[in-house]
Amino acid sequence: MPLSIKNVLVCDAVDKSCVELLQEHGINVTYKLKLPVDELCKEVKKFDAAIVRSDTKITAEVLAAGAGSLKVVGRAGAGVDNIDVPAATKHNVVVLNTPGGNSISACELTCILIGALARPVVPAGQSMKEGRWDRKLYSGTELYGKTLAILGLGRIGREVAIRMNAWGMKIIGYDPITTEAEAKAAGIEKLTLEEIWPQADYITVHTPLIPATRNLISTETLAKCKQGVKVVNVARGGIIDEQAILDGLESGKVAGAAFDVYPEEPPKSVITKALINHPKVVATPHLGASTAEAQVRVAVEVAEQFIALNGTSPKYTTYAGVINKEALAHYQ
Ligand SMILES: O=C(O)[C@H](O)COP(=O)(O)O
Repeated sequence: MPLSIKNVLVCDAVDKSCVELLQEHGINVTYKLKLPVDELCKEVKKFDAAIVRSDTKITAEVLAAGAGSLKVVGRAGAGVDNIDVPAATKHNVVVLNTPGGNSISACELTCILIGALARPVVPAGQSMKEGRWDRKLYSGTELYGKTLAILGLGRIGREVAIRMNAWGMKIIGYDPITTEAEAKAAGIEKLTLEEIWPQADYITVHTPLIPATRNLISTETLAKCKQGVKVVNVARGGIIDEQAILDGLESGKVAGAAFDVYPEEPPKSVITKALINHPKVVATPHLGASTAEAQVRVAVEVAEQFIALNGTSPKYTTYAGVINKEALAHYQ
């Protein structure tokens, strides 16, 4: 049975370049953002495909509701943790993402947050808006000569290494798959986690959230770190144990933390809110991929893969972001 995508439901704020490209190829697009789950279940029955970012959750319930009509879910971004991939496979729904489209933006936000932990630009800027001139309060530290540990040496981790190397930081890193030679090519000395903890002045995480990475930075691992370590999470909420960071900030073990992602988004828990409000924390609302360039890139990449799946244009032939090849096999 050929895979034919004629009607697409866009569920999150995806750049219009996606819609334009799909429409140029005869595919109808409907925008329905932030639908409550019951309405989403009703809507998916009417479409061949849906496009999401991280806001809309494509759960087993949604996929069961769309069974028989929904054939593809496109993720305009990297993480597919908001899509129940096993349930999608069960219902022959192809899940695809745009793996590299927003890496540079996520990397750049990480570097900016590392900088914001070294130099208190966020509170100093706020003090100016409040009419104060407190030069002594907002002194910082140099990044030059400090050691940055990168946990997870995929696309984003390696790009962070290249940039922070240029600032004179020593870069060490851990990844179970990346080879020493690949790490070295990005200026990273690959070490074991046990070697990393006592050396790092800054730690930034760039892994997916999986059982092996949940609470990778915890009370136990922080105990092995330097006094005054600083941590950054632009990857996924849950990789860093928020309570451990709050405790570390109080004891002085942790000198600063920057978070762009949270276990629940938008955050509701008392712990996350305490963290966001802590004076030594810089918090942003999941902005890693929120740049004009990244959003155009991921939007176009999703559309190109949909057109490639339809097989209607010789110009678009790759759908390399397909996650569940088993579901794709159903249509080939
Ligand atoms: O997984 C991703 O691609 C990033 O976390 C970005 O998510 P977003 O598309 O919801 O901004």
